[in-house]
Amino acid sequence: MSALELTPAAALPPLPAHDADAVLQVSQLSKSFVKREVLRALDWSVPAGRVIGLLGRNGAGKTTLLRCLLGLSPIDGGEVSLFGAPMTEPGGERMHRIGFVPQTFDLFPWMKVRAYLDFTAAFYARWNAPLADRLLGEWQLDPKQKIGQLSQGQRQKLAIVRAIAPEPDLLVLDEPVASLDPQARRAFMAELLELMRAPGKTVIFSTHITADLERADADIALLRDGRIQFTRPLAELRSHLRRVVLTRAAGWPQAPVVAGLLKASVKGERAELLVEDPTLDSLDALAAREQATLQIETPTLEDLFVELA
Ligand SMILES: Nc1ncnc2c1ncn2[C@@H]1O[C@H](COP(=O)(O)OP(=O)(O)OP(=O)(O)O)[C@@H](O)[C@H]1O
Repeated sequence: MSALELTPAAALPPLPAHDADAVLQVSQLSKSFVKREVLRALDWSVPAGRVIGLLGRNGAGKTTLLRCLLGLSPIDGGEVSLFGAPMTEPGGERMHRIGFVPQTFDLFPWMKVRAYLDFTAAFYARWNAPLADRLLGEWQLDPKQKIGQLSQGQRQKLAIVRAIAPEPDLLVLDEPVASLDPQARRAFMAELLELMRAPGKTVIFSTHITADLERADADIALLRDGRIQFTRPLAELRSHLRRVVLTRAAGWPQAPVVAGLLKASVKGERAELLVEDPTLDSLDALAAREQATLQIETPTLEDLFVELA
């Protein structure tokens, strides 16, 4: 039985409104597959009430991390605590507070959509049937169709309906929009934000589609080299990080170094720097000293992803 298969439970005690504590606390989490170390002493704390976009390159370990967090994949070391309790024993009442949308959904192909949702509803302490019905209608899912006959995108929509209907306090989605068309993607993101209006609700989703993160005004968590490098609100990243381009005809034997430098690369005449909180005076002085022209830009999230991931 997987950790997210539920046993029927009594009504849940309400979560305190504006829960200030971390929903998720990860300490020194390690996970390897055969010879490949995917997560390396990873620490992460996710506060309640935020939308977190988990970014990382292909193979960075996003799916592995999400599965480890939910007890779906055994961990080699470290600790995971969800809603303040260690995740050593998956299942139980706490799992009613968690919604999970896996990367692929291929369960119960013989079941019809309606029957599957009714069956699933019985396992949850909360189930918002009007919301599930509304989403089925909006996303044009035929309740009478068999799951096995749904397209990949339709299955993904069904998995999202299933995850949202129990009104989870923590919703975890592994590339939930990969198979959705742009219209469905937008509708889905709007639903997510709607869900987030309730105090204390938390969403963690992995994606490569940076535009979705921008629309959701998410906090960005970057997974690289087996660790969460940072978790910061997108607006904060935007306000602190600048892309600095210095151009000079003589080229650059090496990239110039400035205070707050996060990454530098040289391409012919151009030195491109990603800098945290640069001061204009020091950049002007550098440009004058090196006889270079100076350009300062606010990076898009996609730029940041390309630079940092
Ligand atoms: N069951 C498994 N057995 C062996 N190796 C695995 C297994 N699952 C994942 N891996 C390896 O772990 C690494 C991380 O994979 P994971 O799927 O977590 O990355 P990801 O960041 O989700 O990638 P993507 O963005 O492509 O979905 C990869 O090198 C992958 O090959």
